[in-house]
Amino acid sequence: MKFVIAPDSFKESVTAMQAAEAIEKGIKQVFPSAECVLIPMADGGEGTVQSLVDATGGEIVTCQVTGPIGQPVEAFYGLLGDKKTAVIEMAAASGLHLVPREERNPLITTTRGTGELILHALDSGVTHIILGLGGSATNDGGAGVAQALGVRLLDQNGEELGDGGGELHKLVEIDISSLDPRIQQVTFEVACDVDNPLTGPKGASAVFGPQKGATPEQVALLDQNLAHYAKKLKEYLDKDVDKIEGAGAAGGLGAGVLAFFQCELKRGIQIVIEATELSKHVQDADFVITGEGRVDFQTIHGKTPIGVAKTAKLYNVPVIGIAGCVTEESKIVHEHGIDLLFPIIPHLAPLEEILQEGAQNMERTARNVAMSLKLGALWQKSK
Ligand SMILES: Nc1ncnc2c1ncn2[C@@H]1O[C@H](COP(=O)(O)OP(=O)(O)OP(=O)(O)O)[C@@H](O)[C@H]1O
Ligand SMILES: O=C(O)[C@H](O)CO
Repeated sequence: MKFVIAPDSFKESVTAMQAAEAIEKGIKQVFPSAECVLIPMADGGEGTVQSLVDATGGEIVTCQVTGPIGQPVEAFYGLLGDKKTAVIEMAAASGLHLVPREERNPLITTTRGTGELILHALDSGVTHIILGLGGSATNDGGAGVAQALGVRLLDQNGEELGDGGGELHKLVEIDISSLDPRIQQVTFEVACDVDNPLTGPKGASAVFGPQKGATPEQVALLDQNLAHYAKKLKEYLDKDVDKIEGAGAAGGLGAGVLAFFQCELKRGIQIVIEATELSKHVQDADFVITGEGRVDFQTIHGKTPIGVAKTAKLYNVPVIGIAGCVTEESKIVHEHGIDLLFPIIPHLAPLEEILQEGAQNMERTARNVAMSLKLGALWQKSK
């Protein structure tokens, strides 16, 4: 009997690997000789580096880079087991959590540190980079990343632009002659957390600027600046990126990577499914178990459990979901490949307590799931 156990992390409770291990423990109490293949998953958001490092036997690399407001920050990325792939969450270097609320100002915040992480990964010899976009403090269209990698963004006096989305209206010329040549040799897969375009009412500035500290006037300014930047990207690089879905992710870094790198914007879950070779493991499984912290209406929009379920259904493998908690709308997941869904909370308690006892609650739920499977098999036999 083979189980593939492929959950996401449960935010603020357990990593994906801890969730998988807890579920395995529960299963093994009922089926001690079952084969359990543990595949920690992620959807491109927070936790993706940890899950892919755990899934491939890789390592976390830490290094100091420029933070969003120019301060040094200790950031990290994942070097996967193949030693050829780096996984970078841009938020590790340029995330909103790195800027105290009173200092949030997307006119000046930069993605330079994300570029420095890319450089560090290139120095360690990778040929493939998975980049997760989202949770940023920035609105610079990826200008900081480009500059860190050698692109020159010049004003009318031939001077380099300063940091932040507030500078972009000064852009006159883009000079890529000093772009690090390794950029042309690596393949990029980019996971966006949203599919917003770069500019306009659904663009990066209008939708995500306010949460980064922009006033309505600043939102208007930032939006104009990104529109000007997009025009220059078209003029100098012949890349028309403004309206592409995902171009507005991470303050327009989506647009920047499309313009400066050879890359594809993909669903995060799809990238993780490929990197973990989920299909290969699932095709001869008897059951697939997946899960996430909260299963709600969002789950069907590109989240891990549905990505895993769709892969399992390609091979007609039954799928069991284990969730921290579920909302009323969660039943929609049954139309998307999850056959059974179990929340794990056993009693009423403060959230902090519930989050702390995540692993034991998962283990108990998994044991109950396994007992139901055993009961079902016995009943079937007796018919
Ligand atoms: N051990 C747990 N028991 C019960 N509920 C949990 C547990 N862990 C997490 N949750 C719930 O899940 C929520 C977080 O959901 P989840 O881990 O799916 O992250 P998300 O932000 O919804 O997803 P994503 O990171 O993919 O966008 C928490 O706020 C909490 O309500
Ligand atoms: O970083 C951001 O701007 C949001 O998470 C959307 O990508």
